[in-house]
Amino acid sequence: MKELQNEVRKVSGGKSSISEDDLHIMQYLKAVIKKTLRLHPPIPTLLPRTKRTQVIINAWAIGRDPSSWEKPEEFIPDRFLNNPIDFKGHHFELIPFGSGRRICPGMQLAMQINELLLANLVHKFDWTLPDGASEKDLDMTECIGLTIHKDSPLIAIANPV
Ligand code: HEM
Repeated sequence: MKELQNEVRKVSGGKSSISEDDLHIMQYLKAVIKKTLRLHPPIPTLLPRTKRTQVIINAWAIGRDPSSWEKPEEFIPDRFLNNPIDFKGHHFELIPFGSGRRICPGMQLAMQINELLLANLVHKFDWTLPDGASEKDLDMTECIGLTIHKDSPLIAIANPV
């Protein structure tokens, strides 16, 4: 969190909010989002498309495959810094938006919104957990369904900077 805030606040140069024009130089921010999409793809299994035979691609398991990722369960955004692996469907070890002709057409919009939102949330607030809890206490169990999300809601305290 500290590293992300340092980058965002440095790039903001004292401005009150982050705009889309600031995003392209925020490499650590992009790495954090890529890492989150690797471990927690919102659509865990891609949509089955084939005729007669059903092939289901498990993007969730691919993102945690130890033959592709060292220490796959760990949150290490740095592994995406200076790393060509992207989520645009050319690197099959990271396919949160699918791949090929039916790749998600909302990918660019989704990433712009994700980056802008996260950048502004960490720019304007310092974040803590209630009752002195630390990030190790967070229960990251996921609900399984067509889309996945945290089983228990995330409760965090936003402290305006
Ligand atoms: C983080 C956000 C998002 C994720 C992770 C995501 C992921 C996906 C995935 C995995 C697929 C299936 C691709 C495949 O089967 O190969 C898909 C399809 C699709 N997505 Fe997204 N999506 C996101 C946001 C959006 C947004 C913002 C829009 C629209 C504005 C959108 C519109 C669509 C549509 C229309 C399809 C169906 C495409 C087709 O069947 O040809 N998605 N998305």
